[in-house]
Amino acid sequence: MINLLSVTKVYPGGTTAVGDLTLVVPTGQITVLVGPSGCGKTTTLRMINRMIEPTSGRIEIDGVNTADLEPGELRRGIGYVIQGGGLFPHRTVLDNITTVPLLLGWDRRRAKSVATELMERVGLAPDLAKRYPNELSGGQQQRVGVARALAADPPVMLMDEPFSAVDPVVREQLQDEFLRLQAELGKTIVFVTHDIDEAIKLGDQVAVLRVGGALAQLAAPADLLADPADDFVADFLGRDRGYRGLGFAAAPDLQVSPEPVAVLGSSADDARRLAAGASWLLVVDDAQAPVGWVRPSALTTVIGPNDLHRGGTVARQGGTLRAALDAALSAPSRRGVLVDDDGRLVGTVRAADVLVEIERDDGGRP
Ligand SMILES: Nc1ncnc2c1ncn2[C@@H]1O[C@H](COP(=O)(O)OP(=O)(O)OP(=O)(O)O)[C@@H](O)[C@H]1O
Repeated sequence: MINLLSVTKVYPGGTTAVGDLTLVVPTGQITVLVGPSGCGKTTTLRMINRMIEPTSGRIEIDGVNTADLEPGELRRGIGYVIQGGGLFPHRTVLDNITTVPLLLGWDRRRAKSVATELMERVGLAPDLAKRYPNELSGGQQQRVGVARALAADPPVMLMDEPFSAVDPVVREQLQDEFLRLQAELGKTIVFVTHDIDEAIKLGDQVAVLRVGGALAQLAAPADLLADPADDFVADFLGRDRGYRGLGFAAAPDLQVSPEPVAVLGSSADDARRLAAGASWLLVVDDAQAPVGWVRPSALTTVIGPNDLHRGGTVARQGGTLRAALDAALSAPSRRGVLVDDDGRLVGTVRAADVLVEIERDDGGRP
């Protein structure tokens, strides 16, 4: 557990970057610091590993005052990841990852074997080991940055906008993989972002800061969306809070209806017969995985890939109310497709059935 106790940082020149911040970062969880530009997120993060010294207040890690530790010793237990990876440009990927283990005196063979294993864990192909950072994509550089921070297996990780330098698609992949990795590793993580959606997706708890580095609200993402502490937090969270909150509401009891399907490649006549007059028919592949909807009346010969309307999203059975509602709203038939964990069709749900569940579930809130 990391404890920030009345921590303040006033820079020379008089800017109060962080003001009297008290915050508990629980062990094994992701705490996200989020807030507008200049609200002291980076300053707070760097005070934890003493790259910046607080003006007043105290930071403890597992009850030990960090001011009593030698900074080098403190940092050996703390991985640090920054935007773009912050890699050494003249060292190969492998040498970047093994930097800290070698500094710690590990023998080369052990450092190399840990680095190779970590590359696989963060999704880097082994043949990238010999490349230099400028020979990698932004997403790959970021992965190397994460692997390097994890190399000495530190219990604490500080991450400063680690996924901000990549495009939205890669960013989402990195976020998903990061969550998967954290489920295995259970590090104590402080994660800085200015992106509230990223904060809500990644945080076990989210600390919203105001300019001046004061804590506006500390809450789990669902609670933040449901009950912002004040106008500042509500504005910062932005629109669609109710809808986004459904992303945290499980949908176990949805009324699922059986859905007639045609297999890709079926004849137009079969499709029309199966549809029994309905204007849209769901198409699955040989493994019963949904591939899209067709209008049976518009088919000429057999159902081919070009006949498919692919606009509908697919929700996992037992997933969230948000995913189920989105599946219903995005399907041209208005019947939302549900699949099992293997991607096979389970049935469909209507938006009205999702709404019944939403109204039944008051979220336990007063
Ligand atoms: N070395 C410094 N000297 C003086 N002022 C500084 C210094 N570093 C940061 N500041 C100021 O402290 C405040 C907080 O900066 P900090 O970088 O911690 O904010 P941030 O929330 O991480 O911002 P951003 O999201 O824009 O990166 C800002 O007003 C900034 O200008």
